[in-house]
Amino acid sequence: MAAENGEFSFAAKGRNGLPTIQTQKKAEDDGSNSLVCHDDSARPVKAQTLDELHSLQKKKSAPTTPLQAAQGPFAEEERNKQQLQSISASLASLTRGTGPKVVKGDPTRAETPRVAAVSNPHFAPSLNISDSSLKFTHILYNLSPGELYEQAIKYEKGSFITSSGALATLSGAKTGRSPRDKRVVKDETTTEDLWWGKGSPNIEMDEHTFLVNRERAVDYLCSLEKVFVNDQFLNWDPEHRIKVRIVSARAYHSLFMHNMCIRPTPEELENFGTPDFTIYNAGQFPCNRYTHYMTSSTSIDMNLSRREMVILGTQYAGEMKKGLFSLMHYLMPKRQILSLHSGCNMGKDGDVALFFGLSGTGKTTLSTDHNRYLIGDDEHCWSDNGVSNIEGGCYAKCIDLSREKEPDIWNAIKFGAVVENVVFDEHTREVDYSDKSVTENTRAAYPIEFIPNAKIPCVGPHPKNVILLACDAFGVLPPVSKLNLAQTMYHFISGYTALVAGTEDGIKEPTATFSACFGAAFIMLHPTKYAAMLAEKMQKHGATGWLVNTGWSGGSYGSGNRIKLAYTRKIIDAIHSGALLDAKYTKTDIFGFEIPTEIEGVPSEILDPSNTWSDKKAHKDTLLKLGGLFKKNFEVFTNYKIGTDNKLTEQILAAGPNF
Ligand SMILES: Nc1ncnc2c1ncn2[C@@H]1O[C@H](COP(=O)(O)OP(=O)(O)OP(=O)(O)O)[C@@H](O)[C@H]1O
Ligand SMILES: O=C([O-])CC(=O)C(=O)O
Ligand SMILES: [Ca+2]
Ligand SMILES: [Mn+2]
Repeated sequence: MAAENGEFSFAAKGRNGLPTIQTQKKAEDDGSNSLVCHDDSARPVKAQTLDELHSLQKKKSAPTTPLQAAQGPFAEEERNKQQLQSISASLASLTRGTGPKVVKGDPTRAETPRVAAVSNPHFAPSLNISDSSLKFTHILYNLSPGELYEQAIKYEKGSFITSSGALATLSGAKTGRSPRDKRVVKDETTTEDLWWGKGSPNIEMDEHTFLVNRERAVDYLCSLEKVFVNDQFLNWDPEHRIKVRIVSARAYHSLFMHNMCIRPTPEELENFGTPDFTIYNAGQFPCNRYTHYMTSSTSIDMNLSRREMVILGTQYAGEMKKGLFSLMHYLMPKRQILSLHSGCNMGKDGDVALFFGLSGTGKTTLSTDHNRYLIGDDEHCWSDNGVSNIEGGCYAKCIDLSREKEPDIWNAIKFGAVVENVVFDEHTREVDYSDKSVTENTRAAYPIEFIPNAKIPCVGPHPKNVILLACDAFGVLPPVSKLNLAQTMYHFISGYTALVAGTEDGIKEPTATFSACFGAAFIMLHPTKYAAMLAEKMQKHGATGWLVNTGWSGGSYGSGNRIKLAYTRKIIDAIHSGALLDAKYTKTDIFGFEIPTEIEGVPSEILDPSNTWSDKKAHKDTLLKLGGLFKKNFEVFTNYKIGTDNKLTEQILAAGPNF
């Protein structure tokens, strides 16, 4: 039976039908007409043992920066030692005065040289040595995607390779950020600088509590057999590049940050030195609720003076991404650079567009445009040099992702990409992007080079168009409105979108969200500070503002429909090409928007929402309702001056809905 079964039959058979076994090669046998069948295409391997065979498979990475003769023969060893000392110092307990003993490489491979712990010069050597100071912590330093896949699959439950080659993973109990658990240390520097109090995302904590949580995270990390360390960069503008170190316990986290931050070249890594900012991600471990300020088991703590961030009690990787974004919202304005929660792309002629919008409004979808160069999908800086992406990757929503509508994102989900919380076929490993069993917030993180027309380096000239995206589930905002500067600022400060809360629970009523600067969760200074900078830059560089509704048309959620992505893309095309600037406009009631009467490829009747609602009274009521929500939200800003321009401040206050 075995011989008839393809799986078990031998490839070559002798005359009697049985497989022949070649025992010895005859000297005169040239193999050409031998009856003894043998495979002459492959030479036997050079190895004598299996271990030897396996050792042939991998070769040492080529040295990257040529070591200068002056540095001597031990230069590489010395550099390695310095790197490990720097990591040991990062992981040092602040009470015991020493960093852990660290060793580079996987604990299952024992070939690496050991490096003793660094000691803090301010501490006298203590006789009270604890067990923790006797153990080694293995450091998996800037591993490659392949190595991280292997770590994830071996050691992290829920890690699988999907049919497209991406690494599927679970983020655990949290599948989104926890803004209510984000805390910022209030000390001498930050008391004055930051935005505190009502409406601010910065919930205070004191330095001592931060240190308690830091110690908890560091002790947890050092108690592990191994931790991942990523040394990477933020900001493609070389003048304002920030060096970050991320210490984490999961290969998922390391691969996520490998994709999302800027990846140093081997040479840049060798000269990395001391990081400007360090994240301690001990997300699997909860915070201690007996600790002052802790209101749940999750705490995401930012200490700007120490240049550190601690994560306890959440494994959602977006906390690291957005934590660093908060950092940039603090550091960049200090250098007169505006940080923006926006996507950004550039046309063939160098025309740059920014896409602002809250989560799910279309920044990633619309900035990823096959006809334009992608500069970035989520976080940017606008300086006197132009725009630069803060990140080295994209983080796309995957729910209902389709190859037809979003081909570039679809194709980017390949080997190296991380897909979070998606559901896939247990056998074919094909992802079902419509499945919300784990969460609706399914995501893919991939390096920006996975988008074929990414602009590398991710920088561009000053923006020509500033597009504000709102997903208006009330269905009353026009698909596109041209804004004057005051209106642009009014809507930038308002940061409106309306999502449909709890779709699973059958809740039909849209909920309006106002989030200043289209990203109140990440800003550190008062919104008017960023607004003033944006106004100044838009004025100086002559950028035009637009408001694009990527949400409902023909009625609110429940009766109308979401505007077709294909139409939104046509609208965006007309903005980019300049065609929309020259269109004919009419002015709307209440909000006073300028709306075009015609756009190529878009049915004209949808351009004015009052046409698309069959119930005219319902339309008017809903419009007034939304206008009222805008007015109420803006009340907190009426006492603030925006920049030094009194006239602009007055114009902004008058640029909202009028009734
Ligand atoms: N008309 C439309 N315009 C834009 N996006 C649409 C439209 N209709 C449906 N969508 C869907 O809405 C979602 C927009 O999400 P996207 O990932 O672009 O959000 P985002 O603004 O980048 O949010 P985040 O900051 O959370 O990453 C996508 O899933 C997209 O397919
Ligand atoms: O941060 C996240 O989890 C996703 C994101 O981009 C946002 O919410 O703006
Ligand atoms: Ca996005
Ligand atoms: Mn975002």
